Amino acid sequence: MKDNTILIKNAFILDSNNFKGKKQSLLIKNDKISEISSRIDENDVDKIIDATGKILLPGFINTHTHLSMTLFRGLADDLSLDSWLNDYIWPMEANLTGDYSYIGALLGAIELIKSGTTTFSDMYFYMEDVARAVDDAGLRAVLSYGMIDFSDADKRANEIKENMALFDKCNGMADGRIKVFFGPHSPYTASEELLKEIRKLANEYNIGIHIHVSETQKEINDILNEKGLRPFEYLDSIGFLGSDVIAAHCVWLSDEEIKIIKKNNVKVSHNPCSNMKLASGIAPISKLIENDICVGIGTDGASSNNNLDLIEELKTASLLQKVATLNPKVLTANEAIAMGTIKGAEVLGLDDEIGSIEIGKKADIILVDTNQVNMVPGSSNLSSNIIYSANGSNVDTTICNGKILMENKKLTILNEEEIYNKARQVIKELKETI
Ligand SMILES: O=c1[nH]cnc2c1ncn2[C@@H]1O[C@H](CO)[C@@H](O)[C@H]1O
Ligand SMILES: [Zn+2]
Repeated sequence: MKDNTILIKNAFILDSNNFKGKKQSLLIKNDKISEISSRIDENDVDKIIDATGKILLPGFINTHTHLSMTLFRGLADDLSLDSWLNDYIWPMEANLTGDYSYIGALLGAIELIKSGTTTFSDMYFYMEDVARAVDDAGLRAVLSYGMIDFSDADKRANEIKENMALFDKCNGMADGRIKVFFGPHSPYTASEELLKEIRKLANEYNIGIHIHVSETQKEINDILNEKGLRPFEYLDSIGFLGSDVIAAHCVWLSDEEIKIIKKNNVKVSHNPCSNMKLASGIAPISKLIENDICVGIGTDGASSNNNLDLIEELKTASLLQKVATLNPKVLTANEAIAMGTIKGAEVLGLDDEIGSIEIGKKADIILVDTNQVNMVPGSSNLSSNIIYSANGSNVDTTICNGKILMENKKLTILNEEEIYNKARQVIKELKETI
């Protein structure tokens, strides 16, 4: 079969290897980046995109979200995590169905594509339906089933069965764009037995693990009361931690726990908007980076954020570290670009495939338009333009796995109107069930 080629002409290419942003052209052959140079032969290419005046970046990587929860946007605001989950979200989720989860994931997928995210790491329910949405939308994803057993042995067996079934069915699906992880929800909802069993299976089948850890002070106190240890001390003591663990949040960490994270090479997903909105606290991200711990960015679900705009999330992350440490030099725009791209890829164990603009890597690419008012006149520092001036709506082209998902702000695959209408209908039905 003939190769499918796309030439992106005259873009300012920005990634963690090249913050200066050289003006170059890039050739995509099928699903990969095949050439980067100042002149590429235009003959015989299937499509040419003129990227003059545009910044080309790797697609952003959202390391922690619950995509189907986009349905619950604006449903329960101004609450603590505890009340938000127990009084609003869990009762609503009790009536979720696969179709609802699918529609929510499609709605979230539209928002990801429009704001320049090409890969996301998800933990939720009805994950086969989420996988279907990922396949339809053309995105890349790491999917985990959120296992909660509350120490019930029957429930535990079922939850493990569910996540393993997801692995068997969906790992490698959508032309390899889907990878399946385990998703024990947290140390306060998953029992010690479940966590130990997951560690065993993760080793046996080489499956990564995605978990919420150390999000609120309440969690720290509850685990201290129950186990006599802080969450990371406890997880370390049962042999759960490893370089294959994505720990979402990591807000409340002692110095000892930072050493534990480092020792085990645990990957951290930082979710500043959710942590601020639920008043959970400020994660010590600049300290983690100083200690050479791998930190990616995440939005958490759209119900605790309330959007999925990673550019906005990266700006928030940067500003929050500056104000928390009273040091404007921490989490610079360059570090934020890395956090949103290559570090995110490392968090997901996908850094051989994505996260930078290099020949041989997957063609997960976005273009950001600089000819919009909030980008004019713009800095010579491209990272500054992206992190401090831009937001997701400046993204005008999104490509994943060599396939154009949005061009000149127009979606090419998903039908916006239809999905918006379905989402409105679904949330109406769900509200009627409680
Ligand atoms: O910030 C959070 N902390 C803890 N749980 C959360 C958060 N956001 C969403 N969920 C919940 O995690 C489960 C996913 O499997 C869902 O119940 C979702 O509502
Ligand atoms: Zn979460």
